[in-house]
Amino acid sequence: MGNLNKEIRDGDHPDITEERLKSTFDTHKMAAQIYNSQRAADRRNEITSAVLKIPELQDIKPLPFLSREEKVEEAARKIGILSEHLYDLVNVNDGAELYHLNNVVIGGEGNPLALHGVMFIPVLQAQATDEQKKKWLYRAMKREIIGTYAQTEMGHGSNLRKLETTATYDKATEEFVLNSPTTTSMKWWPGNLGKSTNYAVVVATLIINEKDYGPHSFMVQLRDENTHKPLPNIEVGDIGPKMAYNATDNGFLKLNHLRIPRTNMLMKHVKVEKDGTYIKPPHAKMSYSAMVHVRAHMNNTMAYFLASSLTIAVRYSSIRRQGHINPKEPEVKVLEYQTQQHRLFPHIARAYAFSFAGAETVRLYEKVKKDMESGETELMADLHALTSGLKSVVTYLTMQGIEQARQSCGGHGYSMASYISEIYGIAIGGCTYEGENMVMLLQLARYLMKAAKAVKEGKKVEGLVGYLSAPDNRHSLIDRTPEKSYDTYLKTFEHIARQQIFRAFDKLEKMLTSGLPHSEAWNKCSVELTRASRLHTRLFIAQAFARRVHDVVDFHIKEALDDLLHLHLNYELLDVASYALEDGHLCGEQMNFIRSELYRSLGKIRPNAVSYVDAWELSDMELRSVLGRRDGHVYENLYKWAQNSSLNRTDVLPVFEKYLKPLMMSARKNSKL
Ligand SMILES: CCC/C=C/C(=O)SCCNC(=O)CCNC(=O)[C@H](O)C(C)(C)COP(=O)([O-])OP(=O)([O-])OC[C@H]1O[C@@H](n2cnc3c(N)ncnc32)[C@H](O)[C@@H]1OP(=O)([O-])[O-]
Ligand SMILES: Cc1cc2nc3c(=O)[nH]c(=O)nc-3n(C[C@H](O)[C@H](O)[C@H](O)COP(=O)(O)OP(=O)(O)OC[C@H]3O[C@@H](n4cnc5c(N)ncnc54)[C@H](O)[C@@H]3O)c2cc1C
Repeated sequence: MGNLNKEIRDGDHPDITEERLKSTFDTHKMAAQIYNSQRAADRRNEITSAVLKIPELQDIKPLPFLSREEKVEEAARKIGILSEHLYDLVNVNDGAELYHLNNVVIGGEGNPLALHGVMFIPVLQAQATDEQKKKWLYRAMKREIIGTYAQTEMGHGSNLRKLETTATYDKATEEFVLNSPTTTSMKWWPGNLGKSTNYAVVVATLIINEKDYGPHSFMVQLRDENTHKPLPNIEVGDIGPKMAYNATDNGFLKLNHLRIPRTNMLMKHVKVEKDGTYIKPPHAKMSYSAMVHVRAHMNNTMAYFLASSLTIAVRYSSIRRQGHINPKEPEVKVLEYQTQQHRLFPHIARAYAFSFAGAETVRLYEKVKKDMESGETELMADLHALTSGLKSVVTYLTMQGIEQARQSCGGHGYSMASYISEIYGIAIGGCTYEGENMVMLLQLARYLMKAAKAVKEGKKVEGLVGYLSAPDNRHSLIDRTPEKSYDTYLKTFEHIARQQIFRAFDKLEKMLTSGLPHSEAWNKCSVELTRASRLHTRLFIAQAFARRVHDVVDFHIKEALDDLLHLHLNYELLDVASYALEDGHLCGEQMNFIRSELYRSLGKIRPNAVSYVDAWELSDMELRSVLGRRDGHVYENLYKWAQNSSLNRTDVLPVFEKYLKPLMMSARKNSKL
């Protein structure tokens, strides 16, 4: 039998090989759990190997040494080369393969086609009529045109009903007049809008006969297809550098009474007839489908960002030696410190949990998408609630995990050689885009409050909120959990979420009964409401993790996942335990039990730590991190990496003659006086 950890190679750093030899499970079989099938895990590795054979697809130099212009150019260069090889490298109809190819070749900092694939094509698929698809979708898929999704404005992103860009129907000419009447009405933020795209789906407030029908989607050609010059009545450009994601040209757009044909409104579900008659969609929020599409996939992207930073941190922690546990023995790997394990391992468990919750979410999304094609909208509210909660909780916890990974690498974590700060910058955009986190938690809270009301009225609720009408134990039985049975843990999470949901509900009801208008009462309860949403979502994540472990057949994989799940449940429960202590559901003794289980878990995870991150099978090319190198040879490569610094091109910089020398000379002169 070969090595269980598939990353072992001759010549690797002995400290990292020692870790890999301890693996109790086959890392490639674990990859099949993470990527949802053995075939998908195989394909990832095949794609990476194929890419490595194409010299033009390699980074010209480490990305942190490129200027913004160079980053934009480098991403575009690779997109060009990729298009020559695309059909050989991936199945272009497989989103996961395309995503992986992008991560390996280009990375997370963006590219000219980022929004084209993530939102422009999905919005056309969901909202364009067959005729419109013929006109734009097929051209977009062949990349004859490049598009984006332009919704957010300088003044409004969260509150879509107040978008200032208007699309006023002119019955006489059968056209819409698109207009940005104010500075704040300019589209501001859409990815690739600035310089790359020549088309956009623009979301604007529809006005017919002076009546406001709310946000609707319109296809707008922005630039000439040959010269790429902006068309008349259109001002468009880049919004400038950002915290990260700087290979992407997030842009602005001002439309000056631009006329487009009536048939440029996306009309699969909603219609404006020639005479201006408005025909409602089967569900008022069908036009929000592009956002739901991205939210549904964000768990997996966040899991990927988190796993990338943890791969870097855990590998590095296995070769970094500093300090002693036993003074008579050599310096230890920093991974031996309990604090280091506590800092990293719970986030490894979260990355797995997000991936499993992500798989369930994508399944529900695919079902709803199919239903919507035939006008069936029953599950849209469930999907909206689930994705709103998950996108908020998962992005926030990912942000925490990446920052812990960075700090766990000490000083070198702060260097761009770790690449963790870039991953952090890219990932935390997710706390804001596709719905600011608080705003989305409050969307889920609406759904939870409706469910709580139904339960209070004696009705039975089912599905994601079914636990609200299920029987509850006054006291947790957590310390009486048989080994590998997590029901009592999940029941405790249910109790905590249920209590908080009803606490928020009762507070809201009390304020409403006292005569406060709903919106004011809602605002005064909103911190409690967001807490309820978070707890409900964290329960779902824990349940999804437990469901996956339950379904795994392979004994060794199940055992390894079981250890992670055990850690997850104890860590997460400690994080939210104050809610259960408040009403005596948990007692001090049980808290001690949870803590001791957590520490026991850290010890159990320790021998497999490197294998858990290796199982994500992230190649050196996609990690772009000196600290996270598969072979563990960090130090000599850190030195090589620094040679890329343009400051090292000469021994003496011009600033010496210009500023430093005069400064020192004058200081010396003064001290002689
Ligand atoms: C790579 C990165 C790329 C990034 C791209 C971007 O960022 S692109 C830009 C991303 N930008 C953003 O993400 C902007 C974030 N903002 C928004 O999405 C919306 O403004 C909103 C959802 C916050 C409110 O919308 P609103 O004022 O129209 O609605 P309301 O609050 O009055 O609720 C009325 C009812 O509608 C329901 N409902 C709502 N949505 C959905 C849905 N999708 N499905 C089903 N249902 C939905 C809701 O639950 C409620 O039901 P209830 O309780 O009455 O039964
Ligand atoms: C990297 C990145 C990429 C993006 N890409 C795109 C894109 O491709 N296309 C596009 O159209 N847009 C894009 N956006 C814009 C993004 O979708 C919006 O910025 C986002 O939806 C948040 O809206 P906002 O900026 O108006 O925030 P605001 O709503 O102004 O939020 C500011 C604060 O107000 C609070 N707040 C607002 N409303 C409420 C409320 N009702 N209750 C309680 N608190 C509230 C928020 O919680 C937040 O704390 C992108 C943004 C980023 C950062």
